[in-house]
Amino acid sequence: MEAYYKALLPYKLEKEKALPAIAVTLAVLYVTSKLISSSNKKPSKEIPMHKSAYPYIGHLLSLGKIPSKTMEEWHNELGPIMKIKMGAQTWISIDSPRLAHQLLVINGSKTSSRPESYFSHTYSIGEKGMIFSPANKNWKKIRSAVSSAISPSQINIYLPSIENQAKKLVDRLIETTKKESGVHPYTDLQFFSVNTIFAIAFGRKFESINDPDFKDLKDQIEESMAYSGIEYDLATYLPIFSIYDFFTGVQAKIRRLVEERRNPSFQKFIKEGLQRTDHNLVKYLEEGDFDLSQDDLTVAFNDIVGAGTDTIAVTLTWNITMMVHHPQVQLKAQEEIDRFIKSNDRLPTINDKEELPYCFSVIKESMRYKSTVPYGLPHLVDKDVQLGEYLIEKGTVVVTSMNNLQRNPEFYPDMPESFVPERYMNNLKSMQAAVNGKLEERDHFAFGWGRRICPGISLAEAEIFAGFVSILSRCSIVPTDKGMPDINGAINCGLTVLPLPFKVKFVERSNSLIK
Ligand code: HEM
Repeated sequence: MEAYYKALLPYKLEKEKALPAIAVTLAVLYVTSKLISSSNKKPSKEIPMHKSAYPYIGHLLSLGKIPSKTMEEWHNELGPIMKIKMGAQTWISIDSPRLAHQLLVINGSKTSSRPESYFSHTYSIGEKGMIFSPANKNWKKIRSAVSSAISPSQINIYLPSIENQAKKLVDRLIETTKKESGVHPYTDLQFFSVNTIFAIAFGRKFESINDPDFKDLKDQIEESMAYSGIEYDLATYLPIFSIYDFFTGVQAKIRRLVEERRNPSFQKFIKEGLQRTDHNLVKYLEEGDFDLSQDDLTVAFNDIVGAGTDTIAVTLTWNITMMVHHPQVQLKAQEEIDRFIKSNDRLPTINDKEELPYCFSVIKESMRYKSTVPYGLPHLVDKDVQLGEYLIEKGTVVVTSMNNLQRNPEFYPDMPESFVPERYMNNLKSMQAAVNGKLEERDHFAFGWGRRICPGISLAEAEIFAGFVSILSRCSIVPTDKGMPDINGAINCGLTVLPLPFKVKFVERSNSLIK
């Protein structure tokens, strides 16, 4: 043993001599690197943060029942950019169109990932996850296939089917109004949007709102929307909850939803779609040059149905509440629709929007005035970005406060707090063209930003237009004797917000030109 120590001694002494030298070198390197990094980085201003943060959990408890609403209030206090501590994650929220454009569009190459969440990862099939998921290495490929499948030229093929579903929607709304004292239209609108997407995607439809398969799918979609919201995803923000959640809570529910219900349902719908003889999106994607595996197809259709049904139903629900509050707007829209029917002997489609500037403006204004997805979908910053005087660090999650953005007085100078459809009479571009144009030419921000902008815009526009003109061509929407829908409150549904429960009447017009 002694010999052993003796043998080591020279090295030990060598090491002892070397230690101060290493320490000095490290100190010099540290100071130099600090100097270099501080000379590279512009001095950055502290992003303001609301005072209601608690240690460890941050703002999670302060965001309240409707986080998007609380964020709007904090912005009014703190300005256009603010930091939110979501437990272990740092978020920033933006309510200025210019700042959001600069960060998410101009710097889109650094800000277009999605943050991790337990729900998006559980979408995983094999090694992949949904388009939203950071785990999905194929997101660009799947997104490009989905965008091609629901491009305007594809949608033209499906316009008669959309119109047919819209007609059935109005039949149901009128029938229920006759039987009951009023209708809450949301479930009918979900049925409309689900059947529209299912006809397009798989060439199939559900027979009635009471069809057990429809009810199960509706539950799945609503659960998915809820799990995508903040309050269901505590383990993502507070890792300490992971074990508890794994055995008892949300993670178990999410796993059951995805593995036992959603994936098997979608695999069945895809198989059925492939066996049909008529054109549908499954066949378009399978037969086209998209190089999608069966797993990719399941992810793509999960997303099309998940992102493209409730959003439409919620948007039309808000639109209906606005129409009840503005009977003179309804009347003007009805006159425009009637004029079109008189000269064309048919209902207009989205391709006729130039001849219905007022109706198209009402649709845009309703989407501006009431946000469907009020803080958008979170983006993840994967490289530091200097945003004016602020440094947005890698790893930050970015959300946008849509209601505030869409009432920004610089962009909406004419009474931004009021419902004024006329503001759009000079911006009748399709919503797809408006998002692709300059920032100043955007109509609203409801479809998000940059490389992750909603790929379903043209389909959304066609469906909302069909629903709107079909309803107003045959009905007037009026309040029940219980009064007007409350348009100031809202129910948080995770990613979307709905108006508080209400009932209205869809009264058949005696002068309707549609028989
Ligand atoms: C009024 C209706 C709709 C609204 C308000 C809406 C809104 C949005 C928003 C805000 C995003 C996130 C954008 C971003 O990250 O910046 C998004 C993403 C998405 N939307 Fe829509 N959407 C609607 C309809 C649709 C429809 C009809 C479809 C398809 C059939 C669809 C499919 C998708 C998909 C797949 C994504 C994810 C894109 C990605 O992560 O790359 N959406 N939508």
